[in-house]
Amino acid sequence: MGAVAWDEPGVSYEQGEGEPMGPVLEVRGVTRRFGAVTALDDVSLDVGDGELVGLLGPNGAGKTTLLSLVSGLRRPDSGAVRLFGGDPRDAANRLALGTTPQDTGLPATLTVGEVVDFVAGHYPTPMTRSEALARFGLEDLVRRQTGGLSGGQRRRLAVALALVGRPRLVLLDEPTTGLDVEARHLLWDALREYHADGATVLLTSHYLEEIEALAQRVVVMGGGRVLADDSLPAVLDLVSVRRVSFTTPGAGPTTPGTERQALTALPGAHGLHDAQVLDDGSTRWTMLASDADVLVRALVTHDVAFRELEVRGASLEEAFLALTLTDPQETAR
Ligand SMILES: Nc1ncnc2c1ncn2[C@@H]1O[C@H](COP(=O)(O)OP(=O)(O)OP(=O)(O)O)[C@@H](O)[C@H]1O
Repeated sequence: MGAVAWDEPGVSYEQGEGEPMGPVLEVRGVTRRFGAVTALDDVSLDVGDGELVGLLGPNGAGKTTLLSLVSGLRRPDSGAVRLFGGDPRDAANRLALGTTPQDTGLPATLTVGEVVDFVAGHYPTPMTRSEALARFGLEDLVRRQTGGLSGGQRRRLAVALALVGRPRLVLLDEPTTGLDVEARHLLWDALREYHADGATVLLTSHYLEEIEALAQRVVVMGGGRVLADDSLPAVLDLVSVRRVSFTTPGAGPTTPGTERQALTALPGAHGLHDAQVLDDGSTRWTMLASDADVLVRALVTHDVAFRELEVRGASLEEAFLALTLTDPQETAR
């Protein structure tokens, strides 16, 4: 347990006697490796009481690893994690924590009602069985064995089980992946309601739509690092990049290197996503634009001999890439 060394150099944590409790969750300079893979790379993040935070990022960004450290399943290689001011690896500090991992194993022969009662029995002031079931629209399934539930019903039950003990902090790893629209909305409503009761919620998602529907603050992760941590509107603005593609003749007065530099320096350009030399020697460019209108006007005023112009909204993956683009020349494939 000694690996979580809060007092290590550079990590300060001050809380005097009688002062109000600090953040519900504190992550300071955390690095976690799996062999050669650095799943988390110097991640810092505080979550305050009553916040609803969305952790957004593509596959492999490190979201699940972060949650596993917060819930005490793993320890960081360096840095420190504090849950309610203590070490998450001590069970006593996890009493007020509710989690739903991506896959939840449920005992197939127990009924929904029995599983709810069983989990509720571990907490001092749990919800009643009927409250837990009603919040998630599971009342009609109270006598159904969990082995006979559909995927969506299992997911709803898993989230109900995370909340039945009335945790102060709830960690949800992709709570609605694989659910249909109706089931997804039902879960969102239940989570909003639980948050409105005063709980703190940290959820991961690949879906911007889900984060938009629920989160007030958004932490964007990529490659094990925090790329952005801001209010929902600010992050939506950041990821609203557009994709602008066009073809230029290969033979020209500039070498490909300088052409690339000139393009990425144009107003409205955010960075270069792709540049492919086609069979006829021309080049197909795909740029990420912070303002596509400005970029297209700049292409014209700078006499770029482009054809086959295409402008479209960037995917979330491309938006994440835009956040990581510091030197477009290096990042372009
Ligand atoms: N137990 C493990 N052993 C080896 N590598 C791991 C392990 N757990 C995670 N990783 C690696 O660490 C990186 C981060 O994985 P993590 O599951 O935290 O990402 P994620 O953001 O949750 O992705 P997803 O959205 O796909 O769940 C990935 O490269 C993953 O392959």
